[in-house]
Amino acid sequence: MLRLTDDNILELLTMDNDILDIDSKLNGRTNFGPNFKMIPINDQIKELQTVIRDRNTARSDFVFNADRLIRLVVEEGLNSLPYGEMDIVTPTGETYNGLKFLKGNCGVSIVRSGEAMEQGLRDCCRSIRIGKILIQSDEDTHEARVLYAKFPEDIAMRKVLLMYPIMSTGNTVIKAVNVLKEHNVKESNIILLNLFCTPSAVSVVTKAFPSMTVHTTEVHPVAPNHFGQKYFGTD
Ligand SMILES: O=P(O)(O)OC[C@H]1O[C@H](OP(=O)(O)OP(=O)(O)O)[C@H](O)[C@@H]1O
Repeated sequence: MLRLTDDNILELLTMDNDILDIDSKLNGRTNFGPNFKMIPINDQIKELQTVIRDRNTARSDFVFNADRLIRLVVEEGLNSLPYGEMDIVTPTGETYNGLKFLKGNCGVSIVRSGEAMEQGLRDCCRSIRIGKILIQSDEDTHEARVLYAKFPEDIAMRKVLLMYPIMSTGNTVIKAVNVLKEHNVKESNIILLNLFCTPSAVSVVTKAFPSMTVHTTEVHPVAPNHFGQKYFGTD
């Protein structure tokens, strides 16, 4: 059986972008820990990623394709939330042993790119509460500092779907998770919904917060850092 170690996966990811194919054959398992989950890659997802990365993509196409990719990662993220057993009766009078989505969740978007993911979450969870964190990164040093944070007051009791599409250094997400932990959110109750991350960012983030669940669609040495600019039309 092929085994990837922390040391060689970074080397492989840097050497060969086709690692994603290896990763999908491993069903998303990597040594970024058991809570790191890559959505299974297929051709339609690769096409969405290609359109989003293409510098010639028009803004309307970018938003359309980004929204589709966001929806897919949101749907995956909902699998990390708790469900309870629920028996229902069908129109023919039979009992069906089903599942019920349990309450006690919320979303938190990191402004600004994370806000692009809010609608995808609302499309699946109509009345979910969504908090916000605004973090400013220094353009030269990449150091991140918190400018604003507003959460549901009982956030410490909730599972939190933290939304941010790009991890380049990982600094923004690390700062945001630390703010959630300062508000007494348990690390194991945080589920990060991410679209694109670099190997170094995911390595740093999963080492810093091993109990946090991370969902992403791609680990690649180059992050599409134009995401926020293009999605919101400020490029
Ligand atoms: O992992 P990090 O190194 O912290 O970087 C995460 C993202 O933040 C930056 O974007 P920007 O400052 O434009 O944020 P925005 O897209 O949310 O507006 C950077 O270009 C990345 O896209």
